[in-house]
Amino acid sequence: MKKKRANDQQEAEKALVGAMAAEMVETDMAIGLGTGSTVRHFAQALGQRIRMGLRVRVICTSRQSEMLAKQNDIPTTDFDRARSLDLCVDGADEVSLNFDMIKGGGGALLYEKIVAAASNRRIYMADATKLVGKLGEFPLPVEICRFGHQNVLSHLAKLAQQCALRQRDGDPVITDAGNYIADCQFGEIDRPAELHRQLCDIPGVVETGLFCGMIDTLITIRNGKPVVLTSPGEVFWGS
Ligand SMILES: O=C[C@H](O)[C@H](O)[C@H](O)COP(=O)(O)O
Repeated sequence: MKKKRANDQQEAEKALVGAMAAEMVETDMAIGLGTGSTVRHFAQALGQRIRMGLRVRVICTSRQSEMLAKQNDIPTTDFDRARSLDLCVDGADEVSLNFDMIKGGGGALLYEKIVAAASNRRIYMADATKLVGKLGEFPLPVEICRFGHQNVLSHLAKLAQQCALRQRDGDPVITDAGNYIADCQFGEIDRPAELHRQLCDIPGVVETGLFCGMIDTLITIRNGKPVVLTSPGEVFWGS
């Protein structure tokens, strides 16, 4: 019962931050559409605005985000045709006090990072459960090449406390880019940018779920209401 209440509250918070992010979209923007359950709320709210006349086009970061666009009548465009994007809107698995993030719980981290890097402004949405002092409780997703993956896993295992190939129904999960995901526990991550570089130095590591210095705007929840934060200085996790 308690768990259901907590889940309901989290879902309600996702809806609040998603609706607020949709209000920040301006007409004629090219937008990177992230992936995940928070983005689902954003897509629903954006779809409503589109039906009322807002003109936008989105670049999707996963098959799931393509589906969300379709379900909500959001026009999509080809990434290579759009080149630079006005805005990127996405969720997060963890956001630290200094605005670093872990992403990739849904396996979309590679395309999400490419799209975020091509965007002039990045909005991330995080319900209160995602806010942490330091990153590291959520296992860090690392996208790795399928070729030689056992070898890559053994390199990762030397750095991580625990490391496991992500599986579904007994088979390795394959990302939209055709790679595998290793979920790695590092304990509290003191220097995420440094860890990211260390991991990327392993041949076969394609990308990590550490998103450092990428938040321009964070929409989160304070005292039950959505708030818009634009720098780590404004952050006070807690009510
Ligand atoms: O690969 C998935 C993405 O990084 C998501 O943005 C992240 O996992 C957050 O998802 P949700 O909004 O479902 O918690």
